[in-house]
Amino acid sequence: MDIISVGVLTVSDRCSRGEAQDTSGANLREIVVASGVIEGEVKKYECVPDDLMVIKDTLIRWCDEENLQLILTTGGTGFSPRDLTPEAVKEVIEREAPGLAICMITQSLKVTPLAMLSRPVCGIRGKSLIITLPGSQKGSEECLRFIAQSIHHAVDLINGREKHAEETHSTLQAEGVKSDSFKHHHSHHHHHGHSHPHHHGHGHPHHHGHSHPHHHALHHCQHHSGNHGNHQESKADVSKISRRPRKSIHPMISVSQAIEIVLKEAEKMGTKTVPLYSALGYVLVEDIFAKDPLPPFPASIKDGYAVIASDGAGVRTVADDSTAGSSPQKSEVTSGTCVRVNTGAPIPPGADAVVQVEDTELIKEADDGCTELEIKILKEPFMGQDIRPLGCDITSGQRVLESDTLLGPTEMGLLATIGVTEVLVIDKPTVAILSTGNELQTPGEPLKAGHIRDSNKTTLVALVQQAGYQVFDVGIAKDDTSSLLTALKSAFSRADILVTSGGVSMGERDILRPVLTSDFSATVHFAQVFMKPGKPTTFATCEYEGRKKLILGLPGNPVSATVTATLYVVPLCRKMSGRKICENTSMKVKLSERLYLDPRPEYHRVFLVWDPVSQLPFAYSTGNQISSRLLSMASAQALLKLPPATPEVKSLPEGTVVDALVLAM
Ligand SMILES: Nc1nc2c(c(=O)[nH]1)N[C@H]1C(S)=C(S)[C@@H](COP(=O)(O)OP(=O)(O)OC[C@H]3O[C@@H](n4cnc5c(N)ncnc54)[C@H](O)[C@@H]3O)O[C@H]1N2
Ligand code: MOO
Ligand SMILES: [Mg+2]
Repeated sequence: MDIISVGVLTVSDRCSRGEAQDTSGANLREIVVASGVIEGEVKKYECVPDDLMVIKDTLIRWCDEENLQLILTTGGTGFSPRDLTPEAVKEVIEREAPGLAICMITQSLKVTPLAMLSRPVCGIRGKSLIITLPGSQKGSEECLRFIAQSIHHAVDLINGREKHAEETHSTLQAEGVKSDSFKHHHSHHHHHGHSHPHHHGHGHPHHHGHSHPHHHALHHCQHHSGNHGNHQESKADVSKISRRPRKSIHPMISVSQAIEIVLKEAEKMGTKTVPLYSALGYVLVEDIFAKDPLPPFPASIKDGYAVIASDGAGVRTVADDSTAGSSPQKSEVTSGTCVRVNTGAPIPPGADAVVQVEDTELIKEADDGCTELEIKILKEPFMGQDIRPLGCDITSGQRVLESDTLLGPTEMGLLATIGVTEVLVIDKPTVAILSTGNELQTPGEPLKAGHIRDSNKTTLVALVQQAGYQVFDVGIAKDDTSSLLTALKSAFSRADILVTSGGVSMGERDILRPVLTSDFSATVHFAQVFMKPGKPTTFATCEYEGRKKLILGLPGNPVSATVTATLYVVPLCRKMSGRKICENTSMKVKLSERLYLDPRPEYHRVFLVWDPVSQLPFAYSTGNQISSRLLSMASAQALLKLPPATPEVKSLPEGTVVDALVLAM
């Protein structure tokens, strides 16, 4: 049996502030190592606050960089508002393992009914198993013991070690389900009150035919895939700092050239079938035809009376009523009679016009006022008046949506109305988002000297999600080649597109390009764009495990990252998902004040005010446009496309009409 690499993560505001002792985490560490509940080595042990982002980032790091095989969290699984560990774990795992959680809950319920109020989540990310244990020392140890016996088996399966798995499987089968049995030491050193229901009963000495003959064939596949040692060596040599080029070796290209290159490299994804409810934002790859007409019966357009038009104006007997949803075959309208109808209700047989209630008068009612007996039509009706004929909106067999159509809310409604519940579409690309920089911290951690909080990941994740694409948060990589290499591999194994921020300019720590080219033989298509902000924007492609990966290395400055994500990442996603229109919409706007021009074409952030007199909206600058100042992008509705300054034109006066990219309205 291999020693499992374990991480113990205590989630507690108080412990992380040093206001309380982390007895649970310390105990888990102790029992894992000392008492061999799990044959593991605790490689990581940290205490973090109840902060979704911090928990997530730590878990991602432990899975993707440290390659821990088992991560035990303790704390934050309850019902108080700050209990967020399960939510963090859910966002990080790729596959859920509900059996482990159910086991912990069922067994804990035998100890205390309070177990009902625990919300454990277990699951797998890459080759790591994550298990959330309760916060108390007693509870966390109990729960770990409940599931301890299956952990080695689980880790073997996750790592594709079929031989081990087979052996363990047999042992487990033979032992039967013993709620708190574990390899070496039973719970002799429990200091607490409850004793566990020990039911060592149901041994299964026979295997019930659960043999796995196919496992033999997989013998040679046992690779002990470097999962304990986790340092991955990059081939990139960035040590010769003094010899690095002092000017970019990449030519400076224009924004339109850059967009063209990105879109040219973007290949349409394959097709798949999606259910109607998740079809938003996909592009159809089939024509869709209606199988029945809408309305499926002649329907009233008004609330009124169905009549025979040739009866003209005058008194009618009210024979019946027809409300929306009632049977179309109800009662026939004969000469001199009418049927009260509602909007959307079937027109009764015999009627050929509807008279709205406003054009009628009551002549006679029943004594109780509940029934109309006679009414008078004030205006002579014409044939077909206020009736939607059968198939008026959609005819039977009509092509309702064409292949290549983007499915928005209305298109989805159309599918619903014709009863189509799944459609063939072009798949959407997935996007991994990575921040880089030794200076970066997750937002919830106390700020260390020389550090800043990572804002780019939050912005970029939201931006890509808002555009309708699935994202994978792959954490923060340090500015060293090995950390970056690990993060890039993790990203490539998950997503089609990788969006990074930072590390693409001229500093000796700007190492994205060397690692991409040395370790992944990536092609760098461009690395300098004539724009402000966003000059060092880098675009590369490579092949990873037989699939093409597209990498947008965005500059680290928060505004640069946000603007370039808007300009390049979103159109790239659109192109890959088969959309015809990929680029952002432009419009003309009028400057509300004089603006000074930059030597580079500038994407000046503005908000817009509609002027009822003028034909065009007025653009108001969001203030200081330095590319670190994220506030200049906040609430911006458009990006002005200002031309570069020339010796002749250094500014544009108030009232100048300029092109702008529409951000949001
Ligand atoms: N000698 C030169 N220096 C620089 C040039 C140049 O052409 N020659 N270009 C400048 C321009 S323009 C930009 S934009 C930046 C781009 O820098 P990098 O992409 O290499 O990014 P970093 O150096 O890693 O960081 C830049 C800046 O942004 C902050 N940052 C980074 N990541 C984040 C994040 N996730 N959240 C918040 N803030 C972040 C970082 O701390 C730096 O302040 O290079 C200029 N230099
Ligand atoms: O291009 Mo950088 O993005 O100016 O700040
Ligand atoms: Mg830099």
